[in-house]
Amino acid sequence: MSGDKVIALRDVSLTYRSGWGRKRRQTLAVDGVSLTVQAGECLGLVGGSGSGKSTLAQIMTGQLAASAGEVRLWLREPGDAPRRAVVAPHPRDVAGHVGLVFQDPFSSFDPLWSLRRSIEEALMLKYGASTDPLGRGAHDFLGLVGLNPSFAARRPGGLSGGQVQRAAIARAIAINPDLLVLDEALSSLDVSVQANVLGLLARLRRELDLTIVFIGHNLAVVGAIADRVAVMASGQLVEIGPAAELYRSPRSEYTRQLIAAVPRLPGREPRPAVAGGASGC
Ligand SMILES: Nc1ncnc2c1ncn2[C@@H]1O[C@H](COP(=O)(O)OP(=O)(O)OP(=O)(O)O)[C@@H](O)[C@H]1O
Repeated sequence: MSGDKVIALRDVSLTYRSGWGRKRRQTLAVDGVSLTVQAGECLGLVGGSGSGKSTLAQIMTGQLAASAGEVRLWLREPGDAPRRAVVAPHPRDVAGHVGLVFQDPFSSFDPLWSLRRSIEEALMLKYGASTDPLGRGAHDFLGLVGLNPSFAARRPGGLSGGQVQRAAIARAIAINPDLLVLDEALSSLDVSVQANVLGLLARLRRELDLTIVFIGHNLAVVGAIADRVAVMASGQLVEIGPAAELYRSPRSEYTRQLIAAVPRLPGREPRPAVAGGASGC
């Protein structure tokens, strides 16, 4: 980790407003959250359904504007220029700087486009060319995520969920993102494929020095890759700390309950080992 900050949230809240007249509703989805993410860090974000994780991710990536508080991102500039601070980021500020991977890999691709075209589209948007400044194109990024480069010609429909999720990761890292946000990216995959993709992410993180926000509801999966884990409940940050410490001695009752809910085998730690290799899945 370089020690540079990539994101700082200060007392951030977001209220959704929906409906009209007597059916008008307000939901305080994120309630006074403060946290920072350092360059090269992987921050895990866990919490039950509806705890505000996805909303917080959308605030961090400029897709939703906070109702209160301050959101600050530090984005890399070309060459050796110092990072540029952006307050209350707008999607146009983060375009080409933030890679996003969502739960359903198929919905994030155009079903009619080949993987090559989808990855080249991302490269064109960032660099105005179908390769990055190092000359790497779609084949190279597919290779980096352990997919045979011949997959470039294929459409997502003919691939498994795990393969398409790898392709989504390839597209996200092709732009050399300042921040990679994975929102429940493993949740739709079966357990052995999850372990493979987790191993892939751990490897890419080391090789590419990625800064990651990894969102999930399974504390075991999140704890297997995250340096620090933030626990959310009812829109609030109930606890944040180094992953191992949070497992050993959780401070909040809610975190204790989340840990207790992690399935474990007799005599085994609940924290799964990250799978090393990354073959096709
Ligand atoms: N577009 C929206 N309009 C109104 N309320 C919303 C909207 N999106 C989310 N919410 C509400 O905001 C709260 C937080 O939702 P959010 O999706 O951020 O939680 P989450 O922790 O990501 O949940 P999950 O794990 O189920 O995806 C929930 O009460 C949800 O119903």
